[in-house]
Amino acid sequence: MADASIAARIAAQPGIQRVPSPKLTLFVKRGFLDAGACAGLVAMIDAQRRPSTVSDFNGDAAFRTSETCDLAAADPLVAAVDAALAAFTGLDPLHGEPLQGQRYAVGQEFKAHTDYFEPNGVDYDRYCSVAGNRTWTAMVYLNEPEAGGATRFKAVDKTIQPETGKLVCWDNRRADGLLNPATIHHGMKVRAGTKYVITKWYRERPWGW
Ligand SMILES: O=C(O)CCC(=O)C(=O)O
Ligand SMILES: [Fe+2]
Repeated sequence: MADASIAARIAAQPGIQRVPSPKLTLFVKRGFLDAGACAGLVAMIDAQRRPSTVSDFNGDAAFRTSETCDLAAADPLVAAVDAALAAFTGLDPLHGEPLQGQRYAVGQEFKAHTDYFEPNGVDYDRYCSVAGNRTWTAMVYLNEPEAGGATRFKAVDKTIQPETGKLVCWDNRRADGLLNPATIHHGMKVRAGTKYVITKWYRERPWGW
């Protein structure tokens, strides 16, 4: 089953907005992180980044052109943000993948995709045999690029604009627990400036590696 209690907890948080659609469970909360925390995370991402990767490579080398930073769990700021995400959502922190940062320069994007792993995909066993599939996604924008860089959920015609400290989170499953293709989303091209986000993915079972 999907976590109805998780959705209910998030829905009850002050300042939360739920995107009104029966097709998916998607929330937005402005000001989740303050500007100082965002700036600290941006500095870490700038200092230590690698090309972003994809699973189930589809032949499009330009599918995800951003860079990724594996944020150090032992860092006090990273630990505090991780704890804040778990407290806000009610999700078990032990089920979380390590927090990542993503950086998009001008022209970079992450084309339309879902965050869960395709059970029939070639990479499923490699990524899901221990902890199971992804359940919830939480993402926080760390800044506002000068142009572009919105996140578009095309199945529900919703485009979310980057804003410093704004949290977006959604359940990758439907209410009946099946994977939800309507969660498809596109990290759109940055047109001017640089875009920074953090991403946190939770799994069905405790994260084991
Ligand atoms: O950068 C964005 O707006 C979306 C990022 C994303 O979808 C991801 O990292 O899975
Ligand atoms: Fe995504």
